[in-house]
Amino acid sequence: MAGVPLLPADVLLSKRVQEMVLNGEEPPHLYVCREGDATQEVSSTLSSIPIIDFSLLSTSAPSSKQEEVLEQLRSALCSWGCFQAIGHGISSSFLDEIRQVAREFFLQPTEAKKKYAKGVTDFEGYGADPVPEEGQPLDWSDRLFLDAYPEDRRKPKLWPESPPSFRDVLEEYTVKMKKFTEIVSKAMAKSLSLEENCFLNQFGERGPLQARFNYYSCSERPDLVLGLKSHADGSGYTIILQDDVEGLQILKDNQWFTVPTISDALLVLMGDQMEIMTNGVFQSPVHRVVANSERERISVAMFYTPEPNKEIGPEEGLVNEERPKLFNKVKDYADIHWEYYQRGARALHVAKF
Ligand SMILES: O=C(O)CCC(=O)C(=O)O
Ligand SMILES: [Fe+2]
Repeated sequence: MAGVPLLPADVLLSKRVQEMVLNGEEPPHLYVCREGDATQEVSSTLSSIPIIDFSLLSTSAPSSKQEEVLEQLRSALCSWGCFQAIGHGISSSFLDEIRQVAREFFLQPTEAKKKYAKGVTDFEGYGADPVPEEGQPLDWSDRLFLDAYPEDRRKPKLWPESPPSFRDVLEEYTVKMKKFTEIVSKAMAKSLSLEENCFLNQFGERGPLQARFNYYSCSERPDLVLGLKSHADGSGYTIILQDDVEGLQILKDNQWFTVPTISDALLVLMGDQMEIMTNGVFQSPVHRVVANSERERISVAMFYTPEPNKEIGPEEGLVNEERPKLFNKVKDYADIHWEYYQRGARALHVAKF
């Protein structure tokens, strides 16, 4: 476009996507990343992300049923690297509350949100991801990123005071997520016939939980931008709460599959570190968020990561003649992952044996 200056990424990132949309601005050049691939086929009918009912894993369920569900879990994580958890014991009214405080936070005037604003190179706070390497596209979304567990890692100044219940709701969600990670980590271990605490021991008791509230504004050009560029997570695993607007897609067998919205479900998605700990048995799937021209979308991602400075590696029980060791031990993998992510690349090869 003649006359429109091509602003550098750090200048663009100091401005919120939500504001650009409210002002009716076209996506600036660095957000444009899709010309050509927008017609890539998206499958949602042939097969779909597996749904796992955790209530059937409770000790009161018949053991044959528990075995059956563990097998479904193992199979889901081997082929998809993710599943939708239902029957997890977190009430739908509470899930609505966390969605609601997230929505209320983002719908406040810019001035109110600026109190929690991050600099363009910071991680935590309200804004966008730190400035990526030159040539990398920017995401058509805004976010609020907060350390949530352990408590002594929190930066209270960045925890919104409005809406007034935000802090209490996030605090309660964190407690529930901590319990949920214990249940999921044990179930995953059992599904692989491993000692049930093996993954929890690798994460460590102080394995961090980090909350990322994502706000995907509408875009008049969903064919040009992505809400979140395609990537695999650097976490151990990530628990995603969606609202009722679709947008998240998982890459499987070179096809994108849209994750259906199920109001009570939590999507559990393997990050690279679970792929390492399972010696490649569970997949860390590539995923992305497409933009929507009609409705904005909100999601809350909780990243669960091993303790800083703690070495993790393939479980010995998953290394044998048929499946030789694929990965070395690594520590602080999330940092290595981040460096590659900023260049638009995957980092898993760095951990290869
Ligand atoms: O918004 C979503 O549904 C996915 C978010 C995600 O993949 C991430 O934050 O890493
Ligand atoms: Fe992700």
